[in-house]
Amino acid sequence: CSHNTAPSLYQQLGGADGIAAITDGLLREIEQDKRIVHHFADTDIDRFRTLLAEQLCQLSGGPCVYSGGTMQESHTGFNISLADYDALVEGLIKVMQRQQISISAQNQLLALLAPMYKDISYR
Ligand code: HEM
Repeated sequence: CSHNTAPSLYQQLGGADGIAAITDGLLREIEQDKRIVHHFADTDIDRFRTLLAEQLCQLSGGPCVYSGGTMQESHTGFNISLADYDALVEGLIKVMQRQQISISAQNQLLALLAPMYKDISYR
C-alpha cells in the first residue's frame, strides 16, 4: 500500500505514462533544437525513445530494467560538449515544467542525470 509513504520519484514523474510523455516531449525539443539535433541524424529514434524511457523509469525507482548500452559506449564518436549537455537538459526542464512536475522532482531527476555527464562527454 503506497498511501502512507512518500511518493517515489517515479510516481512524482507520473509513472509510466508521465515518463512516456517526458520522453516524447524531450524528443520533440531535440528535434527543434539546432544546437544538438545534428547529433541524432543517424539515430534510430524508436530505439532511442524506448531506451531513454526505460532508463528514466529505472533511475527514478520504477519497475523497469534498462536494456541499452552503457552511457560511454552509446555516446562514443559524438564528441558531446557541456553546451550540448546543457541544451538537452534545458529541453528536459521545459518539458517537465509543461507537465507540471514539481521543482523538487525535477531537481531530483537532474541530480541523477548529472553524474552521467562524465561518461557521455567528449567520447
Ligand atoms: C543525461 C543525459 C543523457 C542521457 C541519460 C542519455 C541517454 C541515452 C540513452 C539511454 C541512449 C540509448 C543508448 C543505446 O542506444 O543503447 C542514448 C543515445 C544517444 N544519445 Fe544520449 N543521453 C544523454 C545525453 C545526451 C546528449 C547531451 C546528447 C547530445 C546532445 C546525446 C546524444 C545521444 C545520441 C546521438 C544517441 C544515439 C546514439 C546512436 O544513434 O547510436 N545524449 N542516450
